[in-house]
Amino acid sequence: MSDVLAVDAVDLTKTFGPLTAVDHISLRVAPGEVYGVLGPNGAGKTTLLRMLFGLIRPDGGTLEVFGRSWPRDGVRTLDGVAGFIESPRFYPALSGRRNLELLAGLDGLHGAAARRRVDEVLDTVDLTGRDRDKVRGYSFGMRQRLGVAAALLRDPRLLVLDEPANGLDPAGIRDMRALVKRLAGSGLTVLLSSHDMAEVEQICDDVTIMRTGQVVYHGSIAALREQAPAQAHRLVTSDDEHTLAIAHRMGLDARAAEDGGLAIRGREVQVDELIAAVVTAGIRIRGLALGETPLEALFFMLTESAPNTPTAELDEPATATGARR
Ligand SMILES: Nc1ncnc2c1ncn2[C@@H]1O[C@H](COP(=O)(O)OP(=O)(O)OP(=O)(O)O)[C@@H](O)[C@H]1O
Repeated sequence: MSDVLAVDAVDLTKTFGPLTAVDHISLRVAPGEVYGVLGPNGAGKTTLLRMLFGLIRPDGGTLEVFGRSWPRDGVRTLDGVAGFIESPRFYPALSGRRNLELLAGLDGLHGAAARRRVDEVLDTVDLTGRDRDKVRGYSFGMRQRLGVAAALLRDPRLLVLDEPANGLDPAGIRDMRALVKRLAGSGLTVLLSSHDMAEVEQICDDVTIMRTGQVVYHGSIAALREQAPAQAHRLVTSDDEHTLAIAHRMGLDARAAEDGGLAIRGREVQVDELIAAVVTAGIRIRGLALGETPLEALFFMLTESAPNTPTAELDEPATATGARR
């Protein structure tokens, strides 16, 4: 495996008039890695990927893809790179298979060789049974998977996916995540953007979390997990006031929730102890549910706090490159 980084962006900056959409972003994706760029709407994820694909030019910084850069190497920068920005587009009146054959033809693959490759990628994305149907009749999830198939036709070393599960129904999300995991498991380098912490947590090794163009976290998911607060719980009892007092006596992070009941953060064992104490005190449990996951809570803390608050101390640029495959 080559030592050259799949993506090496240093101080990448893009402005649109007075708006700095990408503000001195540095990120390094090692070969074999599954890297997430995570952030809420408007964070600058798509702008970053657009620069990678050469669709827009940075105003500052440098960007290398497998050691190549747009100013020096032009379109060859995309050798070994495939993927899509926002949603992939196809001829709706043609079948999924025909669309892929046309794309294969553009890459010089025709006849039996093209059919073989198209069969392979259709199989990879689980569209084999629907390949002769017109794309017009495909669900949004099937179109997204056809987009991945189109990218795979080129046998890329780096697959770039911009919010691949965005807009999909739960089954579509499940299928897309399973597909990305399968591809990642095959050793393909993947760079994907997402606004969903759970998605990135399930799929990625490393993550850059962005907020209004800036990095608020940069490092491994494992390190991020260590910094996350305890699991949130929602507890409703017959006497929340008394329960709150018990929780505080036990040293738990508990408060009255705005929409009723109590919001409690703690490890499972602590919450078990609280429930036992509450029941012993003659209070009845009306409901207990899990709230946002620890990583989701941290993501909201990082991306919703005011700029230049202590979130910056979570930034750890030195740890972002390690390939662990
Ligand atoms: N061509 C453009 N002209 C002007 N402003 C733009 C342009 N492209 C993006 N922006 C602005 O740059 C900021 C970042 O947008 P971008 O699409 O990169 O965010 P994102 O993280 O991908 O969000 P989303 O998930 O909503 O797509 C936004 O404020 C957006 O309005």
